[in-house]
Amino acid sequence: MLRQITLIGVGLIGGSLVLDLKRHKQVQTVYGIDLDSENLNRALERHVIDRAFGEICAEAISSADWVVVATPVATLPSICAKLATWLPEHAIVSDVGSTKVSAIEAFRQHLPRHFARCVASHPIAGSDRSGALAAQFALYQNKKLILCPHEQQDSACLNTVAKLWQSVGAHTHIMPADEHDEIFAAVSHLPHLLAFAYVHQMLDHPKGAHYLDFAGSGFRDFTRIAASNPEMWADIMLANQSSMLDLIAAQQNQLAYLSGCLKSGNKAALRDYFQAAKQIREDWGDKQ
Ligand SMILES: NC(=O)c1ccc[n+]([C@@H]2O[C@H](COP(=O)([O-])OP(=O)(O)OC[C@H]3O[C@@H](n4cnc5c(N)ncnc54)[C@H](O)[C@@H]3O)[C@@H](O)[C@H]2O)c1
Ligand SMILES: O=C(O)C(=O)C[C@]1(C(=O)O)C=C[C@@H](O)C=C1
Repeated sequence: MLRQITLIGVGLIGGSLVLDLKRHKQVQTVYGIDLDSENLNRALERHVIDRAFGEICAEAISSADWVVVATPVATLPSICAKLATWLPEHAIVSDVGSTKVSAIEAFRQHLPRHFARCVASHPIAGSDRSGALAAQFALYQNKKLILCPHEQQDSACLNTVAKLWQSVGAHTHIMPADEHDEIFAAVSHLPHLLAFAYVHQMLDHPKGAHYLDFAGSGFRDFTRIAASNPEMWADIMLANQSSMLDLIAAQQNQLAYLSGCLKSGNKAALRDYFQAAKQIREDWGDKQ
């Protein structure tokens, strides 16, 4: 059992992790650091954390066995820089961010002496909700957890982090950070970008607000993720910029093809296109 975890960013992802680690008796005490004092109060009330700090300081860090950073990805470099002063030698540092090349670069640059003990990880679970109130038990049960070891990785630290995630029900997978970022650009970041873009189309439409009064479950299902945390998603898109630009160009080709089919009234082409997509989506659903 770990004696102390310090969680930086007490929100949906980090809060859900520590709730389950406590429940499964993997940790004795959790210290939480967050910029939002109201959020820290809610986290204390809900027993997500045992002590709260408004900033990174010696008291919060110097006795930690595992420091988990669960803030928007662009904050990781400055957080690592602040951590460096107080991090005990034996501590492991992890992040949970949605982009992994950027995480490893932050560790390498700002925690050079501790780099081997920094483990980049990413749970493939979450929602459009944010903050300590959104933290929930069993979020990671039967969900994937990606670990991206780097070239100086301490394998014992990697194993420890893998075991901790497994203890909350996650299935761990290992892959290089660049492969991770390419995959999640396609299956996570692009869908979010398209959901935001589609909702914007309604926003920009002169009668969009009126139309939305009549939106049903198709709109609800397609746009749920457009209600996600804007700060977090702006960071993710920028950290995965070149993959996103490639994917936007590829999406424009798809839309151009559909335009062509519509202009020429080509029903067979449209039906075949929809059928192929339906098949892929159904096969994916069967495998979940
Ligand atoms: N939401 C998801 O579905 C999901 C899934 C997997 C991974 N992630 C990743 O997990 C991380 C956290 O996401 P979340 O959904 O838990 O967000 P969240 O908004 O629920 O929680 C983030 C918390 O970090 C705090 N914070 C922000 N900047 C900070 C700073 N500099 N120092 C201390 N605290 C700070 C915020 O006040 C907030 O309470 C992100 O990097 C995201 O990419 C999110
Ligand atoms: O369920 C959601 O709302 C999510 O967006 C979760 C989701 C995803 O795209 O699947 C979002 C970002 C992550 O990094 C991992 C998971």
